[in-house]
Amino acid sequence: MHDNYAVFVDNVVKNYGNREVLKQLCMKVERGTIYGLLGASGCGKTTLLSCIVGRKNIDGGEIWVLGGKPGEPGSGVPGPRVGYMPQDIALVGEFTVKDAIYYFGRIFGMDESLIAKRYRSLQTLLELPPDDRFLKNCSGGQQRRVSLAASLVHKPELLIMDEPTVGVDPVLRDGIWNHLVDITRKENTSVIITTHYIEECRQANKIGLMREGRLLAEESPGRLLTIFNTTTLEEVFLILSRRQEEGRLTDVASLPIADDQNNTIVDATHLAGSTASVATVSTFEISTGSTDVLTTKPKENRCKTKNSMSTNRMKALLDKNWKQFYRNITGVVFLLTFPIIQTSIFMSTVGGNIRDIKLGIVNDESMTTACPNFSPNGTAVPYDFSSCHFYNMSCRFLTYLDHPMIHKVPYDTVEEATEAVTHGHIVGVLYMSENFTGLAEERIEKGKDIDPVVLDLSQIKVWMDMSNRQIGATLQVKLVDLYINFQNDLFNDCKFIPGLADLPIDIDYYYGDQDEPYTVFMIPGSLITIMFFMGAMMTSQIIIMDRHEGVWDRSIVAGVTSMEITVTHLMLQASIAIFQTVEMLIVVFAIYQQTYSGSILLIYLMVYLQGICGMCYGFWVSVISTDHSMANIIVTGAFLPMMMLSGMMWPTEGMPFALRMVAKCLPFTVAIESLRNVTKKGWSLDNFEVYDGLAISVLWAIFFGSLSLYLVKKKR
Ligand SMILES: Nc1ncnc2c1ncn2[C@@H]1O[C@H](COP(=O)(O)OP(=O)(O)OP(=O)(O)O)[C@@H](O)[C@H]1O
Repeated sequence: MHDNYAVFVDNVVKNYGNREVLKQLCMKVERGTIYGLLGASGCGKTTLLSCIVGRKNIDGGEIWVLGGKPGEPGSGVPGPRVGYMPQDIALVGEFTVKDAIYYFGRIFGMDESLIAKRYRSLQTLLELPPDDRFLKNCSGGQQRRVSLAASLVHKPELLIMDEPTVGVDPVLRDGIWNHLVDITRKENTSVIITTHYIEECRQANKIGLMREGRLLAEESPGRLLTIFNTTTLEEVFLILSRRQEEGRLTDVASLPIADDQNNTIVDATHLAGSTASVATVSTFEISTGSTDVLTTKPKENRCKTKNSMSTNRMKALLDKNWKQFYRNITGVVFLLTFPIIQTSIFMSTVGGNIRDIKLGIVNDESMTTACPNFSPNGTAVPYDFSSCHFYNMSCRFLTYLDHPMIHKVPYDTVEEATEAVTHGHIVGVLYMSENFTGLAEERIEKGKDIDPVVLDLSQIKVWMDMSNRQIGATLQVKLVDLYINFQNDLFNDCKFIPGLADLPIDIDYYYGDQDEPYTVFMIPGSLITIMFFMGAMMTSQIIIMDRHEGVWDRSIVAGVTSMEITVTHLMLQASIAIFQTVEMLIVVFAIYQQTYSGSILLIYLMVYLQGICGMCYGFWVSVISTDHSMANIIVTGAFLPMMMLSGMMWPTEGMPFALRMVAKCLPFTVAIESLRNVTKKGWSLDNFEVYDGLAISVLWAIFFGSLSLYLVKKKR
C-alpha cells in the first residue's frame, strides 16, 4: 500500500525533550502531485520534513518514502531519488553559483555534460545570478533560487521544499509554480512544498493545513473552498483553527473525503474569483488520481545510491572542502602561519637564559662592590707546599659575579639591602664580612680543626627572595657554579692539587648536559601539544560550520554518507597538517638550531600523528557541541589539564601514583616521552618506548574517530 504514495506518514509522533511537536500526524502524498503544507511558524512543518528526509528520528508511528522507510534499503532517502531544499540556504558561501549546482550534480552521480545541460535550463528558469558570483555575495533571494536549483538539478522523483518562494519576485514565483506543475505532469514528480503564502497553494493538488503538530485537514484546495463555502484558503484555515480551539476537530474527520477516482481538480482559482494562474490550474489534471499511477513502481534509479563510499561523491566533497579552504584567505593565512608563530613564540620565550637579575651586594671588607683598580693577580700567593696567603678575596670573588645573569647592586648595609628585597627592587642579598679574606684563609688553613664561629663568619651569606622560584633557583645554582669556579682558580693560583675545590661527586652525562636549557626538555611537549590542539581546533570549527550552514545535512539527504564527509574533511586537514608539521620542525631545528639525535622522519611522523589524533578529537568535540562557542570552551578547557597531565612542564614522576596512571593513558603523555626519547636519545622504532608513543596516537585517533561516527549516526 505504501508503494502507492510518494510519502505516507502514519500517526507520527516527534518529541524535542518533553515537548511533543508532531502529535500522531498522518499525511498522504500521492505520486505525481503537488502537496502544499501550510501552517503558522513553529507548528512543526520543518520538523515533519526533516523526519521525512530521514534527518530526524521519530518517536512513534511510521514514515514511508517512495515505498520504503527513510534510511532503510528500498526507500528514496537518503539518495538522489529525492531533491531536498531545506529552509536554510544550506550551501557553501565560498561556492560560486555554478559550483553549487555542480557539487550536487556530482553527488547525485550525474555526468558533467548532463549537469551542464540542466544548469543552463535552471539558469533560465530561476533567473540565477552569474556563474562566477560567490554565494556569499548573493542576496538572500538569489541564494534561495540557487538552493532551489540545486534540489532540482537531478530531476528527482520526489521534491521536498521548505519555503522555496520566500523573498522571490511574484512573477518568478509564478514561474516556479508553473515549473512544478509541469514536472508533476510530464515527469510524474511528486512535490511537497511548505509556504507562508497560503494562497499560492491553490495550485497544489492537495494541501495539508497544519496547526500545533497536527493536520487539521488534508484536501484539495478547491474542495476545501467548496466545503467551507469561502473564497480564500486563509478563511478555511481560520475556521478549522477555531474548531480545533473549541475541541470540535472531530468535525474535520467527517468532511467529505476526496474521491481518489476523481481525476479532475476543482478549479480553485475560479472558485476564489481570482484570475491569477488560472490557465495552469484549470487545465491541470491530477495524474495521481488514476490507479495505474498510484500503483506505478518507483522509477528506476537514474543515479546510483550505494551506501558504501563512492569515488564521485568523495571527489565532489574534496572539491568542496578545498574551495572552502583556499577561498577563505584569512583562514589560509591563519592555518599556515599559526604553527610558525606558536612555535617561534615558544622557542623565544621558554627556557631562555635569564639575564640581569638584580642582586644586592654588601661587602664589608672593601666597603665597595666596585673594588676600584682591582686586579686578581697576586691575591693568592703560595708560600709552601700546603699554605697560601690571600689578599682581598671579596673583590676577587665579586669579579666572578660579572656574569650576564647577574646585575650587582651595591648597598652599604644588610638592612638597606633587605629593605630593597622587601620592596622587590632586588631578588637577593649577598654579604661578605669585614675580615672575609682572613677568615677564608683560616678556613683553608685549619681544615677540620677550624672554630665553628670562624667557619660561620667565613661563609658568603646570601638571602634570597624565592617568591619567583624560577629566578631564585636559577640564581642560586649560578652562584654555586661561580663559587666553584672562583675556588678552582684560587686553588690553582695556590698550586694546590687540581680538582681539590670540586664537589666530591663526579657526574657525567649520557644524554644532554648540565647547561642544557629548559627549552630542550619542553620541545617535544610543545611540538605535540601545538599540533594536537591546532588539529582539534581546525576540525571542530570547520565541521561545526558545515553543520550550521546545513551543508552536512543536505549532503546526507542527497546520499553522501557521514563517513564520506568525515574522511574527506580529514583528508584535506591531514594534507594541511603535513605543511604545518614541516613548518614547526623548520622553526625548531633549522631556525632555532636545536639539535636532535634520532631520525628526523620519525620525529616528523610522531608530531604529525598527534595532529591527526587532534583532528579526530576535534571531530568528536564538533559532534557533542551545539555551536562554535561550546566547541571552543571544550577544546580550550581541555587544553590546560591535558598539558599539565602530559608531563611536558613537570615530570609525571611528581604526580600521585593514580594520577600518573591516568596521565599515561591520555593522548599525549606517552607520545611526548617517546618523542623525547627520539630527539634526545636517538632511539628508533626498535625501542618499545618509541613504538608506544606512535601506537597511543593511532589508538586515540581511531577511538575518537569511531566514537564520533557512531554519535553522528545516532544523533538525529
Ligand atoms: N532541535 C530542536 N530542539 C528543540 N526544539 C525544536 C528543535 N527544532 C525545532 N524545535 C521547536 O519545535 C517547534 C516546531 O519547529 P519547526 O521548525 O518544525 O516549525 P516550523 O513550522 O517549520 O516553523 P517555521 O515556519 O518558522 O520554520 C518549534 O516550537 C521549535 O521551537
